[in-house]
Amino acid sequence: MKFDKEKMRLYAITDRHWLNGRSLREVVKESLDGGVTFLQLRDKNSDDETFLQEAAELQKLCRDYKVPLIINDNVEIALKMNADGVHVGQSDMEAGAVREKLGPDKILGVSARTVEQALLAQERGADYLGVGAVFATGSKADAAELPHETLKAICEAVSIPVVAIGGITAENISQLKGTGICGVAVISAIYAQNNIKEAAEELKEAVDKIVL
Ligand SMILES: Cc1ncc(COP(=O)(O)OP(=O)(O)O)c(N)n1
Ligand SMILES: Cc1ncsc1CCOP(=O)(O)O
Repeated sequence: MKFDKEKMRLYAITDRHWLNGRSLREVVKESLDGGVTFLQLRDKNSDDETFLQEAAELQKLCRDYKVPLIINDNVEIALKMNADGVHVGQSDMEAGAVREKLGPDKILGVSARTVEQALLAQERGADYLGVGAVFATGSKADAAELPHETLKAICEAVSIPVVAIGGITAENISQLKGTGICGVAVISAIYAQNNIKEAAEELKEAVDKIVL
């Protein structure tokens, strides 16, 4: 195993939208101080140079905290900077092709909304799955809500860790108990909060109560 599944408990995904004058490094550091266990750099708007710069900064930080850094979508950049892994969706490069490019040692995360997609991703070399949106979210325009029964069916069908994503907060997280998830992936429940460290601490405590 490339990572302990406990590392998937609190998976934070960056979003420059909430920076409000702060640096990405600053807000990510606060979240790591609050207990984030996995990090994804997701930045759909910056050019490659800016992306690489922020990725390099976060890589140093994540190494200090022994937290894996995953790059959203961009396999070439992940390889160039020797990131810990990549997360791709169903409309991005196909999982098997990403695995071929990444080699066997890097972490590959894949989004899935059906048992079929989940099984195929697992077969093609995914190390974990991101499944959602499990609640309504304002952070991704095209993220339709997915029934919790489907999340549970996916968790039961695969042997790799599954994280739930989409609209998860410290208040609603208990509704995911019993689904079989290893953790939760969040943007706004951490990065849209005034006190990022406290928000991460609260979520970490809440997720620790619902996963085995
Ligand atoms: C952990 C995790 N799960 C799901 C997603 C969504 O990925 P994708 O479907 O590719 O959508 P975008 O993030 O590219 O908008 C994710 N990023 N992380
Ligand atoms: C990237 C993504 N994929 C499915 S929902 C989502 C957004 C998650 O953001 P939030 O935690 O703010 O709902």
